[in-house]
Parts: sequence; C-alpha cells; structure tokens
Amino acid sequence: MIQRIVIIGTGLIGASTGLALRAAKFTGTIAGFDASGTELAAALENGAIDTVLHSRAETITACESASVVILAVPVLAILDWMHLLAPVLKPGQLITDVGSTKLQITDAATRLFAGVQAATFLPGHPMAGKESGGAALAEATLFHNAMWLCTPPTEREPSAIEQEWRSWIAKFGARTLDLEAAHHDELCAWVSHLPQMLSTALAALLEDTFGNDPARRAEIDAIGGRALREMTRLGASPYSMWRDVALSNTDPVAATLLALEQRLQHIRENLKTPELREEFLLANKFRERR
Ligand SMILES: NC(=O)c1ccc[n+]([C@@H]2O[C@H](COP(=O)([O-])OP(=O)(O)OC[C@H]3O[C@@H](n4cnc5c(N)ncnc54)[C@H](O)[C@@H]3O)[C@@H](O)[C@H]2O)c1
Ligand SMILES: O=C(O)C(=O)C[C@]1(C(=O)O)C=C[C@@H](O)C=C1
Repeated sequence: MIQRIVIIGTGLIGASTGLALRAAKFTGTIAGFDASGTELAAALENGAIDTVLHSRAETITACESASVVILAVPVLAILDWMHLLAPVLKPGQLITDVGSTKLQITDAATRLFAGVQAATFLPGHPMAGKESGGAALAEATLFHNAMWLCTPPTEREPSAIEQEWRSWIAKFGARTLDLEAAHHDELCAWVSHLPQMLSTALAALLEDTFGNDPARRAEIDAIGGRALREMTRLGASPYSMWRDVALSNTDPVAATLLALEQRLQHIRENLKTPELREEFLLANKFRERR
C-alpha cells in the first residue's frame, strides 16, 4: 500500500502530481523538497504537499522510509538525484520520474537500480504541461486525458508497487503507454521538442527584430492575433527545463531541426510555384487526423 510519498521538485509537474493525488483521494502523506523555498512554500500553500523537507540530507532520510519517490526536477537534476538515492532505497520501494527525455534516465536506472537488492525505478513522462513552470500554476486536472509514457526495462516483471503507482496514474485520468526509451526520445523530438524550438525561434526572431523599436513593437502587439499567440505560446517556456532536454536528446532534436530547416527552405524557394500548393495539401492532410 502506497502511504508515504516524497516529491522532489515541487514546481509545475511535481505540485500538479501532488494535487492530482489528493483529488484522487490519496490519504497518505506527501512530503516535498525543492531547491527553491518559494516553490516549496507555494506547493504547501496550495495543498500539493503537506510536509516541507528543508535540505537534501533531510530529503534523503525521508526517502528511506517512503513508499514512492517522485523526481520532478529538470532531467540532469533527475540523474543527480538517482545517484544520491540509489544507495538508500530498498526493494518494495518505487522511485519514478517525470522527465521529458527518457534514454539517459532509463540507462542510469538500469545501472543503478538493478538486482534483487534494488528499489523499482519506473521512468515516466506525462505528456501534459504548460509553457510556464512553478507550483502556483499547478492543477489537479493537468493529466486528465493525457498519455503518461513509461520506458521500463523490458526484461522485468512490474513489481506490486509499480502496478499500484500505475493505478494512481489512471486515477489522475491519464493513460500509461510503455515505449522503448530511444524510441520515446525520437518520437518526442518530433512531437514536443521540435514544436518548442520552432516557437522559441519565432518568438526570439520577433523580439530581436522589433524588441528595441518601441513603435514597431507596439504595432506588432496591437495587430498580432490568435495565429501569432498560438505559434509563440511555447516561447514563454523556461530555459531551466529545456536546456536539459536539449542536452539529453541532442541528436534527435538536431535531426528534426535540420528536416524543418530544409522544409522551410523548400517553401522559400517555391513561393511562386505549384509546389507550394502541394505543401499546403500535405499540411491539411496532417491536420485532418488531429
Ligand atoms: N512543463 C511541462 O510542460 C512538462 C511536462 C512534462 C514533463 N516535464 C518535466 O517535468 C520536470 C519538471 O518540470 P516542471 O515543468 O515542473 O518545471 P518547474 O520549473 O515548474 O519545476 C522544477 C522544479 O525543480 C526545482 N529544482 C531544480 N533543480 C533541483 C534540484 N537539483 N533539487 C531540487 N529541486 C530542484 C526547481 O526549483 C523547480 O521548482 C522536468 O524534468 C520536465 O522536463 C515538464
Ligand atoms: O505546454 C504544453 O502545451 C505542453 O503540452 C508541454 C509538453 C508537450 O510538448 O506536449 C512539453 C514538454 C513535456 O515533456 C510534455 C508536455
């Protein structure tokens, strides 16, 4: 029975997980630790956690007796916490994460949480989020109707506690889907990381071009409509999260960016040819299925 949960990283996803647990009637304790006191206070204030852990040492001690530890920090910090916690966690405990890339985390899990003496590590990734981080924006319903991707090592049977954690994910309204980790990262480069980089590039280009010219900037702000808002929404995303995505999924993200560069070049070279129509027909076909 899952009774004690520790959430490390009480920002948007960590705090939303705490709120989703409470909304699903989890009655055990939820302790939280975050490098930022502001985020911890906000998570306590909105009820995502009920106990504050004040230091790394106190957090490691709390993890020793936790049923489930959830790592909800940026990807490279997830790897750091895995190294810190592997020696203190035991069989019967579950450690999981919510990081946006999975290959490095799954490889580390295979090394650090192997054998009968180890806790279960379930690499996870909810496909739901927002362009702005922080506990203040956390929502109990964030994971409703979302996919919750998992990349467990293939050769093992799910432990009882892993199965119980998966049933909580279902109670959040999400659906788990197991994928191989490299496949996950390649897919997410296309469906998540490329759209993020495209939006970042567009917003940065507009800021660079018009940001220092108050009159032009005011014009852009006044006339830009839904198209501009939607296409630049992800431009508000924090570098703190995306730096680690870029560092831990560099080759797949670079490959999708190169494909997009070539596509844009093709459009630029065909603005006055019937090829442009073919591009629009292909794009229309993609949207018909969404
Ligand atoms: N935002 C999204 O859309 C989204 C969706 C799914 C998964 N994720 C993944 O979830 C994780 C958290 O993202 P988020 O959106 O909640 O970001 P966030 O910035 O809202 O929260 C991350 C928190 O981690 C804390 N932190 C950073 N390093 C730490 C460390 N070493 N120890 C303790 N705390 C530390 C920060 O202070 C921050 O409060 C990331 O791995 C991200 O890739 C994000
Ligand atoms: O901000 C959003 O709209 C998101 O959905 C965020 C989004 C995504 O690309 O789907 C971004 C990264 C995460 O790893 C998962 C979710």
